[in-house]
Amino acid sequence: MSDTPKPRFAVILVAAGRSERFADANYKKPFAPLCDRAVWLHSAERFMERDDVCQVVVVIAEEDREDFQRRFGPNLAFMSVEVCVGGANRGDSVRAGLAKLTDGATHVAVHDAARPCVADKEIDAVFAAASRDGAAILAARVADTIKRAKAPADGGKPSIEETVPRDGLWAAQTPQVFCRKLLERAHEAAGEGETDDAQLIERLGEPVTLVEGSPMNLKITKRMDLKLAELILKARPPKDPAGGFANPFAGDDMWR
Ligand SMILES: Nc1ccn([C@@H]2O[C@H](COP(=O)(O)OP(=O)(O)OP(=O)(O)O)[C@@H](O)[C@H]2O)c(=O)n1
Ligand SMILES: C[C@](O)(CO)[C@H](O)COP(=O)(O)O
Repeated sequence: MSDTPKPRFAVILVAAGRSERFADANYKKPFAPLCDRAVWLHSAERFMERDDVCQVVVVIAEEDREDFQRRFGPNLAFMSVEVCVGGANRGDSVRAGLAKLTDGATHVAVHDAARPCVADKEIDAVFAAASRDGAAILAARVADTIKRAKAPADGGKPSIEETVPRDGLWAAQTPQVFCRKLLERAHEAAGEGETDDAQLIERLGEPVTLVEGSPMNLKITKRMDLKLAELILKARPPKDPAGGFANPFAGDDMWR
């Protein structure tokens, strides 16, 4: 019988960005409606129902706090989701979430609230990898040929500078999952420009395992991504219904 304590995961759901590329007059992307619920709620629900998750903290912008509380406050209490205010860049928001964590977590998962289509099986895999290796992220192998654009002259149309060798290129996703002490140590040495947490771990010279995810774990960045996310969620088979009748997709891991 192993006496190694089971890993306990705290989840930091970052939702404090400015949504500039989403460019919607009514909503920032984490709060936009998607299949009758806010984007961030879809992301939160992937973690809240897990037995190995001990805490979920959603990180929002100061300017959104009042509206967020008004719209979601009643739900938050029974969802056992905590809220804190993020900062000017993504790393500030992650550090605000770290400061909110209680003692129970051995590992921390940082997830973009703007990635509502992550599948349970993908979370299982990246959680297991991080428990084994100390740091792991979901990522998708780059399938397209990658071009680097020339810096266009003002108003000039973009054109190709070079083709970037594709071998070994992966597109990072989230959740990005780390041994808590390692992530806290990495953020003590953080700069300004990091666009993900794995970069901080790499800077320490520590390995980060790549766990192959799906392109369906897309990050909602522009408005058209919302439509894609809707198609993905609607195509996802419901969990085995209470009635227990056979689910035609039950064996199809791609969706779960
Ligand atoms: N200071 C920031 C910046 C980003 N994020 C979060 O990190 C995730 C990924 O960031 P991104 O897609 O870049 O969101 P925005 O920064 O809002 O997008 P934009 O660059 O278009 O403004 C999002 O859930 C976003 O809310 C955050 O919590 N705090
Ligand atoms: C963390 C991330 O989703 C991995 O691809 C990405 O770096 C977030 O970048 P953004 O500019 O904050 O969307």
